[in-house]
Amino acid sequence: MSQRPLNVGLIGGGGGAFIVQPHQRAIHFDGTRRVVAAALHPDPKVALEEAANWDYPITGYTNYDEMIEVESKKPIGERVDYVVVVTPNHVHFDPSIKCVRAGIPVFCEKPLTLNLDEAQQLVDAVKEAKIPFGVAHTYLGHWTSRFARFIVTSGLLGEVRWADSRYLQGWLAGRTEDAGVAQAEWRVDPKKSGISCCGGDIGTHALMQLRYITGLDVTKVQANLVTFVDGRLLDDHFTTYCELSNGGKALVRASQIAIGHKNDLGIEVNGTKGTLIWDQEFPEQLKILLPDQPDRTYFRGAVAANDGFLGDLPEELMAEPNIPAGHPEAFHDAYARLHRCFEQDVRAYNDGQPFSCDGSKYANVQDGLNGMNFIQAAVNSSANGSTWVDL
Ligand SMILES: NC(=O)C1=CN([C@@H]2O[C@H](COP(=O)(O)OP(=O)(O)OC[C@H]3O[C@@H](n4cnc5c(N)ncnc54)[C@H](OP(=O)(O)O)[C@@H]3O)[C@@H](O)[C@H]2O)C=CC1
Ligand SMILES: O=C1CO[C@H](CO)[C@@H](O)[C@@H]1O
Repeated sequence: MSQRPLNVGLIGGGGGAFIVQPHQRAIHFDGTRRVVAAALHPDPKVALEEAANWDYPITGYTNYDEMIEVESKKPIGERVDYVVVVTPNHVHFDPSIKCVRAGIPVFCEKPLTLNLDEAQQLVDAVKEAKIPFGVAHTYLGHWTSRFARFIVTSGLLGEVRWADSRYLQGWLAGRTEDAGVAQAEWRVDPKKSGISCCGGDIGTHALMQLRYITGLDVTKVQANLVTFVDGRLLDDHFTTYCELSNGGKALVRASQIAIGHKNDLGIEVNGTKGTLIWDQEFPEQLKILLPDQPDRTYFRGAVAANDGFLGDLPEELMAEPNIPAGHPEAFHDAYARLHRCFEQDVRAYNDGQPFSCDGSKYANVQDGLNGMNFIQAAVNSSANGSTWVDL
């Protein structure tokens, strides 16, 4: 039986903003969710104008306080079922905690907040409200990320000894912030970005990918944060050496000055029985290297159980909606998969049923806190001569 589409509200996203676009495409991807309302801009007049000129009809609000107040008073079915927070980092905490307290589920962009204290408050509020809360670590949404997680956590590579998780970009190698690029301006500003630029912006993705695929946590970190570009107050190059919860070791590293690298997020995991290699710029593939065997490349959509390396495959993984192999999936599909999974939890929440929000399908608020804890520990370590800092 078909169900009504869920109503989604946007916080942020006007005036040529970036990440709102992939989100709103992902929201509409399955026809089971739609954007109906938005507080698009900090300037109330612009917020209303932008909403009136949106590509399809939505209700515009002057600001998110008004949207939360009005929407939370409506009955379920008429109000927004969840909101997506796509503002810069310094405007994540306030709208998110207000939505949570008003009983509106939140799908928030990363990094979760500006600082650790805000992140902890958000975790406490979500626990108290017992409400779905997702964090937009986009790349968990690739089918191959799910597949990689199955391979590593089911022990097919043996015990994890070493992992190298990286996110390399080159777009801040010069003073991009002086060239009228809004996305660069706020990212290098500590008041809007937080205590780390590179680490917070993309190092948190590398950390999340490592934790998701291996199922392991970082327990200790030794970090070296560098600011290569003159005049910046925050790091643009971020390197950490980590201890993992199973005793293994890892590099979690990120750079915004690596000229030529676009969104080079990737991970290599070396276990006692084999190696896994995954790159988000080639998200249809996953490589497995085994001793004394030809290297294997698995392609999404063309993976078969019991092939001499894989055993039985989880039904849930194989049932995940996707298109036939060779019709490439990418960034938008990953975002859509996250929204699709979040939708399930929101529907259960609306019906007063249990929902999982357990981090197995999208990052949750606890993962967001973990990311903030990692960034704080890395900043502390780097400021103290790269000493070991416990998480
Ligand atoms: N998961 C992923 O893959 C990605 C995540 N991100 C994250 O998404 C967030 C947004 O990044 P990005 O899209 O690049 O940033 P943009 O600067 O492109 O967009 C942010 C928008 O939010 C608006 N805004 C600021 N304050 C408010 C407010 N109080 N109410 C309503 N709107 C407001 C901004 O307006 P104005 O410009 O006038 O301030 C701007 O239009 C960041 O947290 C970033 O880390 C970004 C890219 C990819
Ligand atoms: O999270 C992110 C991933 O993609 C972006 C680039 O397209 C980043 O810069 C961003 O903040």
